[in-house]
Amino acid sequence: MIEATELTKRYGERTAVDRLSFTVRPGRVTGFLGPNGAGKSTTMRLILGLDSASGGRVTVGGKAYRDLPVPLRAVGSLLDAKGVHGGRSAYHHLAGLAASNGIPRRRVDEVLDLVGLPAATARGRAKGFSLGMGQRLGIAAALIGDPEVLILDEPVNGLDTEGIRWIRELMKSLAAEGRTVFLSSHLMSEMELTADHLIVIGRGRLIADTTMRDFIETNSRAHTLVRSPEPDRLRALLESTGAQVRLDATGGWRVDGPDAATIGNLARDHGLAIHELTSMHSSLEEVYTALSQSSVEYRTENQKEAAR
Ligand SMILES: Nc1ncnc2c1ncn2[C@@H]1O[C@H](COP(=O)(O)OP(=O)(O)OP(=O)(O)O)[C@@H](O)[C@H]1O
Repeated sequence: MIEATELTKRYGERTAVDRLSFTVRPGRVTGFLGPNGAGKSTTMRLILGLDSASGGRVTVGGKAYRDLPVPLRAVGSLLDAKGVHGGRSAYHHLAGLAASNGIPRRRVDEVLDLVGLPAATARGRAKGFSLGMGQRLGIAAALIGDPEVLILDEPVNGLDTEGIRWIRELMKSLAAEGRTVFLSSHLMSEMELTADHLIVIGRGRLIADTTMRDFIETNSRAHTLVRSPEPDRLRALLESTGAQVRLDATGGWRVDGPDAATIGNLARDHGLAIHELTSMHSSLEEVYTALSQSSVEYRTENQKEAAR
């Protein structure tokens, strides 16, 4: 469990993290979202004791990071996949981490196996690693102490489809084992598939702390996907009722306004065949983009207001 209470970080005049309070619970994957510069990396660094807070506190398993007896056994992290010395082999990098944290060397083979890095590759210099291999090595390092808590900043950055799917399944299985998994990503479609819970911040402040489902349902505009063999007639009919009709990415009509039952009844009353009628929610990406835009517009308005 990670608990932040009124956590604040100022860099000179700039407040990167602003009285942020949240709890990241075990047994589920928690996604950390926010636009560029919102304070995600700073928050993660504060959790990991890499930076000191200007105010408030944050604990991992009830303790400040610096008070953890063997930090790697409590919390594993991946902040920068290129943080490995290129001249060392993956194996030696991991063996060094294990030795300095009192972790038996056999754990190195276990984590290499877990992340799918073959022994021969692991003995080679990390400098020759592809981005995907570097990412796997970073995750192996995060897992070496078999920690209860995992913190990963953009773990899928630059990975191919197979690598992304692998990370998704790994995160889910670690959470299913009862661990606390906290990760940031700019890839919304991936976040929607991976995370059960979301913490959303903007300009260092908490915007939402809720389940994925609730975040999407609360902020999405419900709409209906409808398909007919007579698409133009259907469109005209819908528009005559005041509905907003747009072409969906799949070639059907995306209708805002009337619900599925109303559309179905309308089509029946006009003898129009319907081949699909589906109630839809927005995707995380749509919801998040709309929310970010409205907060940008809100900010711009406020700034104009303040300038007057
Ligand atoms: N060491 C630092 N010194 C001064 N300002 C900093 C420092 N680190 C971060 N900041 C500022 O704090 C704010 C938050 O940055 P942070 O990197 O935490 O955001 P982020 O949400 O991780 O962004 P991104 O999605 O781009 O990685 C930014 O305005 C940034 O410029």
